[in-house]
Amino acid sequence: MKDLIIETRGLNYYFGTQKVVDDLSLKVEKGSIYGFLGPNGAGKTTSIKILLNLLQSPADTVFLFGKEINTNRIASLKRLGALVEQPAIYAHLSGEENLYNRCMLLGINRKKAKEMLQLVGLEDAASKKAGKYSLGMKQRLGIALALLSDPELLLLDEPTNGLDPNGIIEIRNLMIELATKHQKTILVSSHLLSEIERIATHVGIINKGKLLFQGTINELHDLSKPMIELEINDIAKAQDFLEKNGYQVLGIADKKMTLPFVSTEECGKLNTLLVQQGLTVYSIYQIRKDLEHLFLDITKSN
Ligand SMILES: Nc1ncnc2c1ncn2[C@@H]1O[C@H](COP(=O)(O)OP(=O)(O)OP(=O)(O)O)[C@@H](O)[C@H]1O
Repeated sequence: MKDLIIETRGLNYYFGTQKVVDDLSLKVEKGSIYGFLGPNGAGKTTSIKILLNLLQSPADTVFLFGKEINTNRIASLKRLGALVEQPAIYAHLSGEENLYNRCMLLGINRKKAKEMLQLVGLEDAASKKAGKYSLGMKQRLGIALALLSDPELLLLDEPTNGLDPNGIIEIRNLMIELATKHQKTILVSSHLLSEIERIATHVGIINKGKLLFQGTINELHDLSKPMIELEINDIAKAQDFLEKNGYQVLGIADKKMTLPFVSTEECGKLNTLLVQQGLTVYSIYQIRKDLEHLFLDITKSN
């Protein structure tokens, strides 16, 4: 495994008596775009605020760049940029002035402001008052502000929330560019799988504070590979026979058995084999869960 830029180890967090983050063990590899997915109220923003040390984590549960956050707060925070909830923007200043202002506060050369405006595609709107920016432009300005200190890690909490389709595409392309051309590691939260699926290299799915899936986007896709569903009169006998003959039975539920789908020919062969064993096959068909349904299933059943 590559270096872990973010690691949480069995992290718990409570608001009063409500457990909002439950035994969360995130692993975010260097250079990845990690899609942090979950329905509303799942605990994404709280987790991100913990990663920013805006909410305090118990000792030895949160590690950024390999170091425990509470004991390395300043050093860790220097290496990250974040956009959580609304970007903090001065509406009466132009986009450029907002960036200059932040440059001054951080002791960064003003040249950097111009670079960032270009990077986020706001150079033409540089002198426009930020209060007059569209939502998408404000988000891009927020990302530009987060990027000023040239952080290695970006934490973006639902950066496409409320944007129109064009705005969504722009932010999505910007994230891809930041990761591929500028070697940033990005953790981006969303409640929409379709948002994350197109850009993420890794995915973590959270619900009610619990991590329900974590892996590469390909591992997530593997879960939605096609399967055969079989309805048979004697499911135990069929399972025994199939497993003895090298078939992989993926699951049994509601008197139905699922196996990996290989080909239509293979379905026919399977049918013949089962009938030859004296079994009655009521139905045999191919099923496939699309990712959106898979996500709904994962988050619903927990
Ligand atoms: N300051 C707070 N005080 C008390 N409870 C809170 C506070 N902030 C969040 N919560 C609760 O914690 C839970 C997780 O909220 P959180 O904002 O982290 O979820 P989320 O996944 O980011 O949701 P969304 O997609 O709606 O932003 C929710 O039940 C929420 O009501």
